[in-house]
Amino acid sequence: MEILVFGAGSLGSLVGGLLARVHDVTLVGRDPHVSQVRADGLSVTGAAAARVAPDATTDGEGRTADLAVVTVKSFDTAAAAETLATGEFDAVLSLQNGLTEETLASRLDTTVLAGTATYGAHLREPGRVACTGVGRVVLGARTGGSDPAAERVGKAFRDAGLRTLVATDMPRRRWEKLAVNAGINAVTALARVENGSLADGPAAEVAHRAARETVRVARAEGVPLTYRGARAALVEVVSDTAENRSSMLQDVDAGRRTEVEAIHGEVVERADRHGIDAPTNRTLAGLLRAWEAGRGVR
Ligand SMILES: NC(=O)C1=CN([C@@H]2O[C@H](COP(=O)(O)OP(=O)(O)OC[C@H]3O[C@@H](n4cnc5c(N)ncnc54)[C@H](O)[C@@H]3O)[C@@H](O)[C@H]2O)C=CC1
Ligand SMILES: CC(C)(CO)C(=O)C(=O)O
Repeated sequence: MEILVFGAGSLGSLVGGLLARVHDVTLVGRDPHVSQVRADGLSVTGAAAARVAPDATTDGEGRTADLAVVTVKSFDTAAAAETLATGEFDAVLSLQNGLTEETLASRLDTTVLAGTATYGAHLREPGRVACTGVGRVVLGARTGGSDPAAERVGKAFRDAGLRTLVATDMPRRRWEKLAVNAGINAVTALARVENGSLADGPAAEVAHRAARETVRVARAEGVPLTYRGARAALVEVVSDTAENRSSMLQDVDAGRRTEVEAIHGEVVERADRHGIDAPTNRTLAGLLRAWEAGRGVR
């Protein structure tokens, strides 16, 4: 399969690197990473390993491929969609956190599949990405049900050795992932701890409260998510990615803008709309916004 990975940072480089073991992959990213991959290939180390030589470019305009996998940060989704719209793809799959598929679908004239990823990834240096936890990719039709495009993409991912499930209940799974991220991301970023620190203790309690609020909002949106299910997912991801510094902690470490709005901001906004209390997410969002404002990255 010809696959374009749009947003070759941590997750995009990991997924793109693993896919490049059997598929024809092009990474769209930024320098110096792109130049390094072009000069010397991409090395994937850690829990999954590969040494591959995908194409790499900083120019995503006018590309064609069977599939585009979107792995930019949520706040770059609209710009990514505009660039992707200049090309041609049979399907576009988001593996981002947050509910970004709507933004892609409203701007693209092709099948947009929903996806979630619980692999842990960290771009250690240009040309080298670490897999810090083998999780799972789950993908399927954005609004639920089955879709032949999802089956093709799922097979392509599995052929490349990625743990992948094709699901018919993506609306529920996207919300379950949002609950997991609401539990893990801000807590690890603010407490400066790896995901495994949320297995028990004071941070775990905050994480479970944030996830529980997200479940309440999901249910108000008509999504059949149970707290029991979300709790089990949170516990599983914490364990599978215990060594990982979450994507939000990586942003804080690097002094970069975070996805606070797409995760905790989204939960609070929708909670307000439904007249639901979401004090833990509100507090976490407020603290991260304050941190971003102090760093001048808001
Ligand atoms: N890192 C992780 O372990 C995981 C990340 N995620 C989600 O995946 C998404 C990506 O996260 P990360 O990989 O950590 O972020 P990242 O910041 O490492 O990677 C995003 C990359 O996209 C590039 N980019 C953005 N716009 C671009 C453009 N127009 N042209 C070329 N390159 C462009 C950026 O330069 C950056 O390198 C986020 O939504 C995150 O929440 C989900 C699961 C795990
Ligand atoms: C799966 C998890 C929690 C891995 O850290 C993630 O989605 C992230 O870091 O954003």
